[in-house]
Amino acid sequence: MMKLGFIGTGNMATAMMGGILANGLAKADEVIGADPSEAGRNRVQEKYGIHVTDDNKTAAGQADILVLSVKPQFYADVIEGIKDVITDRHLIITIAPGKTLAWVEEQFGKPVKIIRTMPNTPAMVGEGMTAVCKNKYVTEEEMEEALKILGSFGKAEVIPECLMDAVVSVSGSSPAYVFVLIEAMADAAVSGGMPRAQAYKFAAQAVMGSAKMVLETGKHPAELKDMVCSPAGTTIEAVRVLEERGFRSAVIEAMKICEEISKSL
Ligand SMILES: NC(=O)C1=CN([C@@H]2O[C@H](COP(=O)(O)OP(=O)(O)OC[C@H]3O[C@@H](n4cnc5c(N)ncnc54)[C@H](OP(=O)(O)O)[C@@H]3O)[C@@H](O)[C@H]2O)C=CC1
Ligand SMILES: O=C(O)[C@@H]1CCC=N1
Repeated sequence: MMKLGFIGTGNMATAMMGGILANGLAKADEVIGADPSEAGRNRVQEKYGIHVTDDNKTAAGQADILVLSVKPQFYADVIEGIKDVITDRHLIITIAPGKTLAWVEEQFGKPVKIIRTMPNTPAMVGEGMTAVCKNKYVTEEEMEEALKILGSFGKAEVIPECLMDAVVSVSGSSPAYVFVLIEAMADAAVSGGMPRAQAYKFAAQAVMGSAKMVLETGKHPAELKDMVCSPAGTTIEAVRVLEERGFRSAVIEAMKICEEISKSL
């Protein structure tokens, strides 16, 4: 059985581990997480019963598949610290924005199997969306294995590497915009008299249902919008105000900045 390692046991690693363990793609005993933070280590150990260490090299040495789940700013140092124990047995999975396959390979300074991904936090509830691409050393069989693992916490799809920065914007970071939208919708409902907890539930369920309609009906989002807008009704007036306030362009401009920052990391 393959051993799975995580360098960094923060938000994203925790989310990924949850799906992997729940779907039996690895047993807790076959997973090791390294993190300098004791609180971080304790959290995943208590939650999942996996092995933990404060030494990245130990985790890297034991793992066959190794996820680099630290912030992009730490990538260079982390790779420098583990590269001596990385062999052709290892499959490295990256999850950081901006870090290209070529850049990661250069940091290792030798041929290394690398799969570059961009997951998102809905992985925590099994509804992640992960984009995946690989370098030339990864075989199709290894890619299939990685897709099984990445698919255990949501959807995983192979994309050309040139789309990765757009992916950061459309699915990596986008849960944050949606949470802002849900919070704003709930604020309005509270202002209309609804208790706050109930307002979050109504707003979130409406967002989830709308997303499901896009995914399951195959209809254009504009057609689905038109189905909600009755003539002289309530919705079209709300849409009018959103357009007047630049809702669409605010979303697009925010996402373009997100993409630019990703490219610059
Ligand atoms: N959160 C998200 O929505 C998404 C994040 N990502 C990417 O995933 C990666 C991890 O992000 P996220 O989980 O949110 O970040 P977190 O800060 O939650 O987790 C990172 C963990 O790594 C630890 N750490 C710091 N330095 C080292 C080191 N040298 N060796 C080992 N561990 C270290 C941190 O400890 P300490 O806290 O003590 O510094 C922390 O526990 C980033 O590259 C991010 O861009 C990708 C998609 C979505
Ligand atoms: O904000 C970030 O940089 C990371 C990448 C995608 C989501 N969170």
